[in-house]
Amino acid sequence: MPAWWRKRSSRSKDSVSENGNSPRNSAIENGKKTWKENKDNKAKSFDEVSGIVLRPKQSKISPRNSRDYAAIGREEGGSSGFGSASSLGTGHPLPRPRESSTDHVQIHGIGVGYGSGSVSSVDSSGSTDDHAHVVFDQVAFRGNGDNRLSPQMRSPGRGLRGISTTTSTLHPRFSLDSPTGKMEDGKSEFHRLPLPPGSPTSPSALPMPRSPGRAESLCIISSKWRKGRLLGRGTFGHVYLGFNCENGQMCAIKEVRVVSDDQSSKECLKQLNQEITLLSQLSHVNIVQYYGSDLSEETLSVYLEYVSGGSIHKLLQEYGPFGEPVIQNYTRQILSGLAYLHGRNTVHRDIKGAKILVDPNGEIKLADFGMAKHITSCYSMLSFKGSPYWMAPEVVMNTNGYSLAVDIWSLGCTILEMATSKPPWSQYEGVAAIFKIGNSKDMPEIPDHLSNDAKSFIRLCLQREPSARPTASQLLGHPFVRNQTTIKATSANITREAFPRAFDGSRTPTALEMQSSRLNNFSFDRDDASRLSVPRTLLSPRESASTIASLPVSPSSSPLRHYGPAHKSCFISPPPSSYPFVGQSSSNYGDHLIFPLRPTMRNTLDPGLEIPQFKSQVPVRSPARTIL
Ligand SMILES: Nc1ncnc2c1ncn2[C@@H]1O[C@H](COP(=O)(O)OP(=O)(O)OP(=O)(O)O)[C@@H](O)[C@H]1O
Repeated sequence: MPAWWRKRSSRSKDSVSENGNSPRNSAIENGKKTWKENKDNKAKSFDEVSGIVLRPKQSKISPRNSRDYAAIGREEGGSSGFGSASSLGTGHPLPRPRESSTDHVQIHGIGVGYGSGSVSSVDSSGSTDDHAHVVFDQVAFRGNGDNRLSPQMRSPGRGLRGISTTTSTLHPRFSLDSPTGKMEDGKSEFHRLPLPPGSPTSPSALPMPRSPGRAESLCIISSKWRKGRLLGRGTFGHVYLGFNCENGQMCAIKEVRVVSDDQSSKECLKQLNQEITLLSQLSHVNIVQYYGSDLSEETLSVYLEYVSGGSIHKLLQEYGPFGEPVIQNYTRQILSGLAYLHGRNTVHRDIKGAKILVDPNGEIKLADFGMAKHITSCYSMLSFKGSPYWMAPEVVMNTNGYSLAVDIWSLGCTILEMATSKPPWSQYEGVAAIFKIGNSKDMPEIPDHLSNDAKSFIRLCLQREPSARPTASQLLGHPFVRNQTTIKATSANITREAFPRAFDGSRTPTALEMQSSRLNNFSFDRDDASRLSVPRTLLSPRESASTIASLPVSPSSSPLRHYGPAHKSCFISPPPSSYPFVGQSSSNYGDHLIFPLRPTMRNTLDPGLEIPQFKSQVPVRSPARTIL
């Protein structure tokens, strides 16, 4: 049992007794009673640690109470602030520990009630404070990772234990009551434990029984997965092949140890939590499908679609640079995934060959959303994340925040990677590369053998001014990736993919969405990328935002006023392992200076301090607010 867990668990116990007269309601009281009865129960307060969102199945909190607590939640942390997913009202889907199966708790996602904001975030400071919002039957509470729990936080943690009747090792958004895969509020999809898509016994094919035994049956399903061979190692853990001994299906199991009571463990959980939150909301053919997650005493397992072909990076290492038709094909699919992602105001932030998987049919799957982040409506992101060689200048400089356009830059870099087997700027050492990206007007070299269309496409992506870069949807109309005969259908489909709610008939698309979808059809000039700039009158939401971002704002309204350099984080992904570090060989796609601590590399750096020479040479721009 993790030491921190025990600590938190006992503190939680104390805190409940302190709140015996909590105004919560009878449900809480019932919960306390049950807690006493079950005090030997070893269930851990994972919710308090990682910000899991709990929603008792049968608690009866009056609407009045709900409103009150929601207000508290909003006041205390409803806007969880910078770097959170609060705008989406999404919660933390980390599952409860497997051992909590004796716990009578039903876990749901946050946001079902008041959408009070994110539960935790990998905040810009890299701080380990978890800002936990707990939804208790539409009641939002806030706690934090340092255990200074508010009264609102204490009670539900205890009360929940005795309240409801089912236990799930499933993803918390999973609703055992809904055979349709929707939450009861009809808003959120749940995520059953991993069954591969298309499986005859997959949740989509088989409505779950609504009998009292369904939780057990799900556990049985879960236990059918056997961990197989190691597929690869990432920053936070290992990825194994999963085999379903019942139906022969496979999945990828990303396994992370959560045993130690240390900073990196918490950080790791937060990062994974972020990845899970995002993944659980996504469903697209070009994005690795999330199946579910499972928390045991020592490990968190995330079940994902298995993509057997490996990453683009790996293919490049094995087979060398791709021919242009392959690059075109892959690029179109990456764009399709990005258009979908960006349509949800989510930026991947780490697009590069190592994060893009390929299945045996050549189908592309964007993977690893540990770096991805929703962009809140008010703030652009100021944190400093990504892989340096694929980083957009605005990310490197980190002056005004950045937005979806960073993925477009990284896509341009990835195309160069596919064409040459090397990342752009690879002739420079890490810091020098960052200097080149952030503080020069230089462009990476574009191989001569590429077609004019390819060159034009790459130049469009690699425009230093983010607002000048076309959106993913727009780029799908570029001749380099456009299928001339199916352009019309493609464009319409892409628009639907990017704005599914806008085009599924459930609501009328907004003017901005329609404007954006019209932009999908704007024509590209084949010959001159510089003439392809998007007319200002046809700005998509992102471009509009960028325009706003370019306007100086007063310091008092600047996010930087609240999130100064100390709050910027600098989580730089290392280059793939096959890109040697400086000093290891003549190739130097990495640099110890900028990849100091990995896998425990969660290093909070102020890019301004880290690379001060850049700052002094860059025109000082007023901090601005990006509104998307
Ligand atoms: N869904 C999957 N299907 C097949 N293999 C996978 C899948 N996900 C990951 N892998 C393999 O496992 C390896 C590790 O993946 P993981 O996402 O943990 O780390 P990463 O992509 O190397 O990035 P990071 O270190 O930043 O987390 C990948 O390089 C890939 O080879």
